[in-house]
Amino acid sequence: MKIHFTKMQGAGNDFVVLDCTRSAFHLNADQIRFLGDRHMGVGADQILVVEKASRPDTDFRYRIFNQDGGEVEQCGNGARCFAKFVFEKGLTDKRSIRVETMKGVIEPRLCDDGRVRVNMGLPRFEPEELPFLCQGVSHLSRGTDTLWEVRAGGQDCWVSLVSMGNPHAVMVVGDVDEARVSEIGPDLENSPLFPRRVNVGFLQPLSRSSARLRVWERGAGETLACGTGACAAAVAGMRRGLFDSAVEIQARGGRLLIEWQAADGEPRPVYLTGPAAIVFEGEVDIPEGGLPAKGANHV
Ligand SMILES: N[C@H](CCC[C@H](N)C(=O)O)C(=O)O
Repeated sequence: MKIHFTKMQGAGNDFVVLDCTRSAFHLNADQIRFLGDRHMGVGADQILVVEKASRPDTDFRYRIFNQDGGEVEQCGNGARCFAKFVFEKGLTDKRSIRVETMKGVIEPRLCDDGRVRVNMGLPRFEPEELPFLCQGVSHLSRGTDTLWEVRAGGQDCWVSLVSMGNPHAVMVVGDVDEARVSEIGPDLENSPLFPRRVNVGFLQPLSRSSARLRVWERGAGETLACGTGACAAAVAGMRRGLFDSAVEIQARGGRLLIEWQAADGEPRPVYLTGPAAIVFEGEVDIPEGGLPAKGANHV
């Protein structure tokens, strides 16, 4: 089955974007895995689906699938690429849109400098929001944050928990280049403490307004940037008293600006600003059966 796609990236987090505003989306998980596969298919961290709004108070609906084929709640770099796509393809004449996702409405706006600024909604911190099975897990307070002790990669890790609609566990490290991302990341992603798995952030504060970050993403592995991961890490750092209300997050693939004014304790949305670019357009013939199961004989 031949389909047209648009390849996009935001700070190096890359996507296959499918315009399903005129034809229904109907790919199964194995076909999505084919699109995301960097050897057998097109290659991307996530697959983004653009659909017509299903609610009168929104302009579009936005569905997100990880490279492993699972549908997820939110994607921040993808939200910027989604917005850039609909602006550039003339699917809207607005510069600010309201987009329905699996978990709430986000509001991307095209900035004069070509970046996109997104209201990513309210962060949530209760363990049940991720979910995280906190029964009997050691924890301590740090500022207005709670740190939880979890074992991963053969070591004890103290993590902050933040939901941006999707689940994040964030730990502070001395040097992201030295962080054991590929050992701790998958161990924590698949820990029984996180029934829906989790994204894992490794945060290195540099000042009260800047930090480096690496993220092992649920369903995709380490990516060059993670938008919701940047939101989660910045907000966790603010709650720990490490950052002021605006933080430049330096990911391996680019820089993201996170703003969150929550000093008065009132629930406030998180704003994510960063780049989004179309890389190329293409056609691809998706095999009926999609990508063979991992380990299956390809020949
Ligand atoms: N891997 C994430 C989805 C994509 C998030 C990331 N690409 C972003 O920019 O927020 C999850 O399973 O929750």
